[in-house]
Amino acid sequence: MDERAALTLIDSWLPLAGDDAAVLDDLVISTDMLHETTDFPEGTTRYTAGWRSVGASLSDIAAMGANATAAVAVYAAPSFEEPEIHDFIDGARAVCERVGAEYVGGDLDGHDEFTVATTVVGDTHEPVRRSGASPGETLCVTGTLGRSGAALELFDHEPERANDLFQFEPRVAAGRAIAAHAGAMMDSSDGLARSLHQLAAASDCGFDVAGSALPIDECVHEVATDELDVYELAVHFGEDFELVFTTDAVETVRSLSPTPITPIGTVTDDGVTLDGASLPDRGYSH
Ligand SMILES: Nc1ncnc2c1ncn2[C@@H]1O[C@H](COP(=O)(O)OP(=O)(O)OP(=O)(O)O)[C@@H](O)[C@H]1O
Ligand SMILES: Cc1ncc(C[n+]2csc(CCOP(=O)(O)O)c2C)c(N)n1
Ligand SMILES: [Mg+2]
Ligand SMILES: [Mg+2]
Ligand SMILES: [Mg+2]
Repeated sequence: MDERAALTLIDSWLPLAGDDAAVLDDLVISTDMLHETTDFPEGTTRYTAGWRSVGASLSDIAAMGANATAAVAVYAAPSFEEPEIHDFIDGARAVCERVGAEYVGGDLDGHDEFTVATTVVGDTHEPVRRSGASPGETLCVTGTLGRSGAALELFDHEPERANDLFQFEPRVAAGRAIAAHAGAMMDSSDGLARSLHQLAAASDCGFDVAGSALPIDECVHEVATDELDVYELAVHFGEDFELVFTTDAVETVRSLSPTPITPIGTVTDDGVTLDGASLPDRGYSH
């Protein structure tokens, strides 16, 4: 069974699962695990690893339109070296600070492969779920697409720049601004294409995306090749950690959000298309 099939099963077993984070009354909670071989390319600093792993969970809190309150992380490695743990905690604290949350603790574990598990809690009175999109709404995305895909290509030759690109900003403030005006929302951790298929399934709708409207990051054009084209990096690769949402108040959310918001298409009755042609459900899968 692949990851998606397993998630579909879990979704049918657990009434509170199935969204970016679970919501209980006003409490919002999410957890994630990242591994050296699948998540941290060679050259990723411990600072970036701390930032990115805690950031991934903060992004799931943002995707509910919630405030992020606190984060904890498990740091598992073959050995505990002072500079490495220090850098990791600095990165974890920095990403929390960026979104007004606090890094409050965690756990250490001995493990052959460097592995990080994170948990973040937040709060909201008005969670935005994946299931609330309606045909006719505008489809929007925060920030730019493709930074992580481009970064992965840069680790060999420009590791410092790749680390910078890998330190994304979780869109908590934008999510708060969007919350009151969104139909549905999620983060694009598995890429825009797969996110749209997930939103479409949860909301029983479709999407038509305008390719020319996509806010593709400048660095994507720099690293794209014939084999690894711009759409592959910006639409399918994943780990953008941008918010993908639907709204009928584009100008309002644009005026409220500290992060740029780009309308990229419309909510339709069914099917996910890019410039009218079917957009395959291809993205990252564990
Ligand atoms: N082992 C598990 N036990 C219970 N629920 C799970 C488990 N794994 C995943 N889920 C639930 O399935 C849903 C989808 O999980 P997934 O991690 O793919 O979402 P996500 O956090 O948006 O993705 P990403 O990890 O790429 O950010 C979530 O609601 C999650 O709580
Ligand atoms: C070494 C290395 N290889 C590949 C990738 C790309 N990658 C890893 S996980 C993921 C999607 C979201 O994962 P999750 O569902 O766990 O949040 C993507 C696009 C990487 N970062 N490092
Ligand atoms: Mg998510
Ligand atoms: Mg997650
Ligand atoms: Mg995922």
